[in-house]
Amino acid sequence: MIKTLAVIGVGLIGGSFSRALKAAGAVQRVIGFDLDSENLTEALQLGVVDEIAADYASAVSSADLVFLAVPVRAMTAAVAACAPYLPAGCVVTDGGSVKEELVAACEPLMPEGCHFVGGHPIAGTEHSGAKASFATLFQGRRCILTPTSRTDQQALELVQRLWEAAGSRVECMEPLTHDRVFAAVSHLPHMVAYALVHAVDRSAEEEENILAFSAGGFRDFTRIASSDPSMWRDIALMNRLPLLAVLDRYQQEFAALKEKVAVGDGAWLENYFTTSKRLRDEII
Ligand SMILES: NC(=O)c1ccc[n+]([C@@H]2O[C@H](COP(=O)([O-])OP(=O)(O)OC[C@H]3O[C@@H](n4cnc5c(N)ncnc54)[C@H](O)[C@@H]3O)[C@@H](O)[C@H]2O)c1
Ligand SMILES: O=C(O)C(=O)C[C@]1(C(=O)O)C=C[C@@H](O)C=C1
Repeated sequence: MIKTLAVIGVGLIGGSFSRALKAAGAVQRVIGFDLDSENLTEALQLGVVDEIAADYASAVSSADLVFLAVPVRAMTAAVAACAPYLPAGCVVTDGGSVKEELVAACEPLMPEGCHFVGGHPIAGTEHSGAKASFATLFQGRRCILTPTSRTDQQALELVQRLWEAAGSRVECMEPLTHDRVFAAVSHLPHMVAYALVHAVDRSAEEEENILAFSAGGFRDFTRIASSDPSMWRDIALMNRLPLLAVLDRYQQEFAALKEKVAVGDGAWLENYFTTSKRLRDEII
């Protein structure tokens, strides 16, 4: 499908995209570049990429497609650093978790004849780095592409075909719609998980080492609080307004729940939990 893929940021997502396309026979050669040289060397040793580059220029100068998978607030500067070295016809795409600001900043950076397509695979784990990457991460998972009026149709089709080769179901969304949807179903749960760990830890001021007693419920709920802190700092800052809107809604729900516990309204609580169970069971 393509001859040379450059992956900028060879971590969980960049590494898994490379592995998936290599496994599907959709790419001949993958060149990786990462600011963390230890991670980059490990990516080469593990066969995640075929070659490693010393800088952005040598990573992208022979690429048909560039895939950026760095933290969202580093993305625009990384695209700008690659832009002067992109060969004519090159397609640039990303896997960042926030889209509107990023797509608006990256599209105008493309030199004549090169095209940017915003993307976001809806798959991940709480682990980071090339060593955490695996070829089947995107199998059966959604990938959202966020074309705009400036998007080149052929570039969009190429990126769609590559995600399909990686095993994903591709859907297109407006960048702002994307940010609102994922503020609710992805970014809010991460904020709640991070806060829950703090809340329980603070109860430990009264009881010795309370976290050590945690079992399935706490562990299932807070798995995602083990995710990379700098990645989630970037997502919270870049998707600030949509995230604040869902944090407000969450606070309202939580205040209502607290009130009903306080007054001992069992019927309300049972009804509330029944609705939650039905809604969650429907998506599993
Ligand atoms: N982890 C997830 O569940 C998940 C899911 C979907 C999308 N994403 C998005 O994918 C992107 C990457 O996330 P990840 O989980 O693979 O993180 P990761 O930490 O595993 O990998 C990111 C890599 O980028 C490198 N890097 C950072 N800044 C760089 C720069 N300026 N130039 C080159 N390399 C740089 C880091 O050294 C690191 O190796 C993020 O934008 C994230 O929002 C993550
Ligand atoms: O399963 C996980 O560990 C994830 O957090 C993956 C997850 C999510 O579902 O919220 C996290 C961030 C992404 O941008 C996409 C997917």
